[in-house]
Amino acid sequence: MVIKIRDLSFTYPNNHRGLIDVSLDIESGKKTAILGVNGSGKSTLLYHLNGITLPQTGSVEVLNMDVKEKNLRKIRREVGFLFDYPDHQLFSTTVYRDIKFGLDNYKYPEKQKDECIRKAARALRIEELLEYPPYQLSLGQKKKVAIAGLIVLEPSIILCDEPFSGLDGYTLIYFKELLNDWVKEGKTIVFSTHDVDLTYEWADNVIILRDGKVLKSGTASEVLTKEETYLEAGLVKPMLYDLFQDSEYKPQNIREAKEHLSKKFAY
Ligand SMILES: Nc1ncnc2c1ncn2[C@@H]1O[C@H](COP(=O)(O)OP(=O)(O)OP(=O)(O)O)[C@@H](O)[C@H]1O
Repeated sequence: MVIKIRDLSFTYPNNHRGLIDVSLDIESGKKTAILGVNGSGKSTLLYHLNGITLPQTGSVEVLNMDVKEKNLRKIRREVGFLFDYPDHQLFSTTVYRDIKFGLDNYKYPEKQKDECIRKAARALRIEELLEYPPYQLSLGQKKKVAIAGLIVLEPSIILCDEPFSGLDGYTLIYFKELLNDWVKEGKTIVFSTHDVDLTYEWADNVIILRDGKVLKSGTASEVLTKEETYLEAGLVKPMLYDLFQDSEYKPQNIREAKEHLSKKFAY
C-alpha cells in the first residue's frame, strides 16, 4: 500500500469535524476516487495526503514516510498536488517560469532545467504558451500548465482535487488519457470528485465519504454496484448503472454499452 491512513480525525477551528476516524489503504499504481456529496470531506482528506494539512489525531503514511513536518520536503518531491482552481498554484510571470518553479525549488542542475520544462510542455501540448503570463490563459490551458508544473518533477503519486471540473469534452478526454498513461507507467492517482458517472467508468478503487466518515471503500465494482450505497451516500446513481440495473449485462463504459445495444437492436 502506498498510502496508509489510521484513525485520522480533523476538526476545523470553528469546531466543525472535517474528518472522523478515517482509516484507509490506498493501492499503488491505481486510480482511486474519493467520492462524496459537497462538504463530505473529500478536499480535507486529500490535503492530508501531502501535508497541506497535518494530522491532528491519527496518522498518515505516504511511501513509508509519516506525514509530519520533518518529512514534508521529501514527501512533496514524490507527491504532486493539483488544486481544483489552477489559479491557486500559478503565480509566476510566464508559463515557463511557473513550470520551472519546482525544478528551482528542488535544485535541479541548471543545465537540465530547460530540457525538462520543454519535455513537460510537449506532453501537455502547451509549447506555444511558454512565454504567456498564466493569468491570460483559459481554465483548460491553466490546468495544463499546473499539470506541467507537477509532472516536470516526475512524482510517483498525483493528488487531484476535482481534476475534471470546468473542462470541455475534448479536453476532458485528453486529461483522462493523460492520467491513464501515467497509471500505465506505474504512477498512483488519487482524485476527489462528486461525479458518479466518471467514477463508475474510470476509477479502479473508490472511497465514499459522508459527513467526514468513510462510508464504503473497495474496488469500483464492489462499491458502486449496490443500490443502498447511493442512498446512504446521498449520491445519484450513475447513468450506466441505472440503465442496466435489471440486466445481466453490466457495461463499464459508454463504448461497451453502445456496442451491446447496437448488437441487440441490429436488424
Ligand atoms: N476552513 C474551514 N473552516 C471551517 N470549516 C471548513 C473549512 N474548510 C472546510 N470546512 C468544512 O468541512 C467540511 C468538509 O469540507 P471539504 O471542503 O473537505 O468538503 P468536500 O467534500 O471537498 O466538498 P466540495 O465537494 O463541496 O468541494 C464542510 O462542511 C466544510 O464546510
